[in-house]
Amino acid sequence: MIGLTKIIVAGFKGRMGATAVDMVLNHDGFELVGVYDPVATEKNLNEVAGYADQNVPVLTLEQVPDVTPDVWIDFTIPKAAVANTKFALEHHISPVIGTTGFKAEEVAALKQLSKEQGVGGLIAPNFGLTAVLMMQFAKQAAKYFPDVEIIEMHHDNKLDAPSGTAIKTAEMMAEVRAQKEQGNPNEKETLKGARGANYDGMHIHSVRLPGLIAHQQVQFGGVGEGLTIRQDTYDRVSFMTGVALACEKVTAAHELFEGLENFL
Ligand SMILES: NC(=O)C1=CN([C@@H]2O[C@H](COP(=O)(O)OP(=O)(O)OC[C@H]3O[C@@H](n4cnc5c(N)ncnc54)[C@H](O)[C@@H]3O)[C@@H](O)[C@H]2O)C=CC1
Ligand SMILES: O=C(O)C1=N[C@H](C(=O)O)C[C@H](O)C1
Repeated sequence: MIGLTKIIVAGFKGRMGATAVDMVLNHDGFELVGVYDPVATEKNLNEVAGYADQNVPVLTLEQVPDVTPDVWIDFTIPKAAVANTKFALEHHISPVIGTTGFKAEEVAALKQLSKEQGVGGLIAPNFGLTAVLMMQFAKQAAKYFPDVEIIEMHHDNKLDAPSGTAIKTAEMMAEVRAQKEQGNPNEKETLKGARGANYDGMHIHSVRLPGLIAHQQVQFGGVGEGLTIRQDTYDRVSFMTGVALACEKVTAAHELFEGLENFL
């Protein structure tokens, strides 16, 4: 019999971390061996409402190696996730990182560390299958329609802007899109920020409102025609199919991949 995959969830007190805890507890073949979050005051998950019948230690960072996890799920905050990923790789725990806000040079350094340690992993700005498809469709369209703007819309507790998904969408489109500075070459912002962020000539607009979860529209314009590719996340549970898939596959990986599509 193949053993259980031992998993730790970092950021378990947060919106995504709590959803990941439920996924791991209810997924065949997974064992939740610990949870970690610096704001936690509990010593065990059974002290958290709704988890009385669980026996999962709330760990400090130093205690993590004691429970010998195979996989580190991370839904934390941008400034913590780089150090967490480094810690996981150095302790031969395969990271499955959902936290966004990584800089390109930070990812490059972590990829190098993954090679040196011989430990694979995954950093994915979006574990939603509709989001992965939306990015792939947008890349396909960008080949024919270089005139494009991205509008991403999220809940107003989000720390990073633009979203990791918007940046990855722009990166993927930039691979195939004819370079173009979107808009009128003579345009002037009379109110700073009106044209949003600029990635390789493509503008990204970040909307933050209560009531939203995660949504993105990639809007293309052509001569006399337009194409809008839109993705909506209505429930955070939608991310868990991708997270579970990553946890199943990541321990066999030999490098640190970027994007769930690498595991599909
Ligand atoms: N890849 C994906 O599919 C998705 C990614 N995200 C990303 O996940 C991250 C978390 O999002 P939410 O759960 O909404 O945020 P949240 O604010 O609800 O939760 C973050 C949690 O991380 C904890 N934390 C802070 N520093 C930490 C550290 N050093 N180690 C461990 N935990 C730490 C906080 O105490 C908090 O409980 C964000 O970066 C967000 O963009 C969110 C949804 C989907
Ligand atoms: O913070 C969020 O909520 C989300 N963050 C990710 C991102 O930045 O792209 C994924 C999804 O959009 C939800």
